Amino acid sequence: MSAVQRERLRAGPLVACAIPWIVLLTLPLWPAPIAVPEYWITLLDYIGLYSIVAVGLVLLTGIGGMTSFGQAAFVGLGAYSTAVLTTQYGLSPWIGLVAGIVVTTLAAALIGAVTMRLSGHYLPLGTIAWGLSLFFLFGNLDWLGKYDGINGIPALGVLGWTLDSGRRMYVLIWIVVAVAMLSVRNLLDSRSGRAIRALRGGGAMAEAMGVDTARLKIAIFIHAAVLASLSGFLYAHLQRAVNPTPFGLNYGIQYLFMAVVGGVSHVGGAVLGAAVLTVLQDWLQSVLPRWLGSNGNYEIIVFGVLMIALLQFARDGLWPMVARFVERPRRARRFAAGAALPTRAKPADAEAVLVVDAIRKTFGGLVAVNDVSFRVAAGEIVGLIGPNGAGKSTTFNLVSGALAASGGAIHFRGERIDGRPARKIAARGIGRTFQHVKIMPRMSVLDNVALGAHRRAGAGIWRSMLRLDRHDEARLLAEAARQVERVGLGAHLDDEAGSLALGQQRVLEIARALCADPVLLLLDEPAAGLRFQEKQALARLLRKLSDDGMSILLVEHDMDFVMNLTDHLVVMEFGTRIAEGTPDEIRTNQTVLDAYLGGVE
Ligand SMILES: Nc1ncnc2c1ncn2[C@@H]1O[C@H](COP(=O)(O)OP(=O)(O)OP(=O)(O)O)[C@@H](O)[C@H]1O
Repeated sequence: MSAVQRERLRAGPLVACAIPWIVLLTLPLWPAPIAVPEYWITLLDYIGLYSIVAVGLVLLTGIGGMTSFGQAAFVGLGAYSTAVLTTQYGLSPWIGLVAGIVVTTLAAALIGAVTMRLSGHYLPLGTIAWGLSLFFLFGNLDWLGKYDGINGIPALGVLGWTLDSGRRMYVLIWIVVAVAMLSVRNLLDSRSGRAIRALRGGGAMAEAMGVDTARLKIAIFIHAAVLASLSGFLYAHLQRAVNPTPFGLNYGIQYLFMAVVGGVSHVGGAVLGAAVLTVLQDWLQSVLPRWLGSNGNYEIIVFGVLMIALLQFARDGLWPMVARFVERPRRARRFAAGAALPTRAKPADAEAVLVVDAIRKTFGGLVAVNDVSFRVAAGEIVGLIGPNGAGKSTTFNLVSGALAASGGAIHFRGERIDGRPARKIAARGIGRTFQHVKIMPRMSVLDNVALGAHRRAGAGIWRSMLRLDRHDEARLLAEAARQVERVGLGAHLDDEAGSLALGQQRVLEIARALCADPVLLLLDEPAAGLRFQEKQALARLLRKLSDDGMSILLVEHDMDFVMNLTDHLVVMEFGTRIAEGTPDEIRTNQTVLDAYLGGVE
């Protein structure tokens, strides 16, 4: 391929992406006879303003899995901040913009610290609660003009231009839409983006990969709130007046509708949803009274019916239907491998890596783990076995930090780790897999595995949004690719993780754990669901890892697999350790045969 051809190939997608934006941004400038009427420009202004809020919701709700009905209140914070400063203190709107961002950030940090801890239906209820509170605050404060609001907000001025009409505000609004979309796109295609996607499903997996989920949730909550606040700032200077109505719960619900209708997990869906709902609402408001012969909020009823139909027939929203025309097919990830990521110091031969000392866990009156002790040495493979309900998974979860112990102590490489959060334990060098596989099925195998290296590269949210993370990202992806090859999934690097067979998904989890450069691997039933050949391949892999000095603690029901693989076994029954020894010793141990193996054989 010639250099020119290569250049064309590279430029192709950029041009394809730039053309619609150039068309969109120049709409108000089109001359007669194709001049766009004022009505459509105004409608597009509002679609742009709503899109900015909906893009934030894609990040927060669609990707992060946190449903918010309260975004309209943040729009209000942005709008009122600039309204007060420009009309009551005569300050520049740009100071109003900065003030709006600061006020929104502080409010979102405070509200997020409380509500983002909630889960299930408590979270949406929490967002409704603060959405209502802020709405009534706007309507009751004298200095905000109560329900009459604030009038006489000045027009924005940019580079000597006064943006005193919808037509003049248009370009600024759509530039902000483009920047909002780009920031969220960049963020999602990064180390932080992988962590945000991993928040879905409760965050236990993300914590085990070293992600500080509480901090990350607040960070994306603030990001979504600041986008809403930007929309509010633009709204205030477009309308030149504010009152509480557009910042109430109804609008909060509409923003969520827009994101869901468009396709809540797609950035492009936010704009599509905002456009469809705004045009539809406008059209219904004009035609329904004529058709029905009376005035009323009939469009809300029609909306409700349409939403139910949409949720029934297109749960992913409208975006997937248009995506095939406007989105490029997913390309294989390409990265120039940089310097290898730093690795941690490995333990000396025979060092006791893990020391579990009389660990205990009670659930109410039930003693699930009863003063259990054992050790795992460097390079040793230890199996934790026992009948159902014996307390194996609970012990496993105590070591990984998913559960807090009720008594006893756990030391890892000489440091006490019981009572520490899972992410801190992961950071010290304990990697884990899950009994019920926890992967991100729509992401590639490579991206799934790269999540494991979350703690090994430092690019944060800001650098990711500004695309300054490419060097770190390349190193991280190169490491992930190395681990994918190591476990034998190299042929599936760019496949969707959800398309793999269950056995391969379990192996993917091992690669993800390896990506953290662990010293100890905790594997929860790694052979479950694997075929004979796959089990043999897995055993070879684990033996090889152990030869390289990796310590492995595994919970497993498959006795053949365990007996042929492990160096040492700990047998539990009713929460108590009933035996410990080599596989040969355990095979002939009468207590074990009576309690467990006898029943199996
Ligand atoms: N979160 C919990 N709350 C209350 N009881 C629990 C909880 N988790 C486990 N238990 C109980 O603790 C005991 C040990 O359970 P655990 O899951 O650790 O056993 P296990 O040996 O891993 O079993 P299996 O092989 O079936 O996975 C069981 O009686 C179980 O019902």
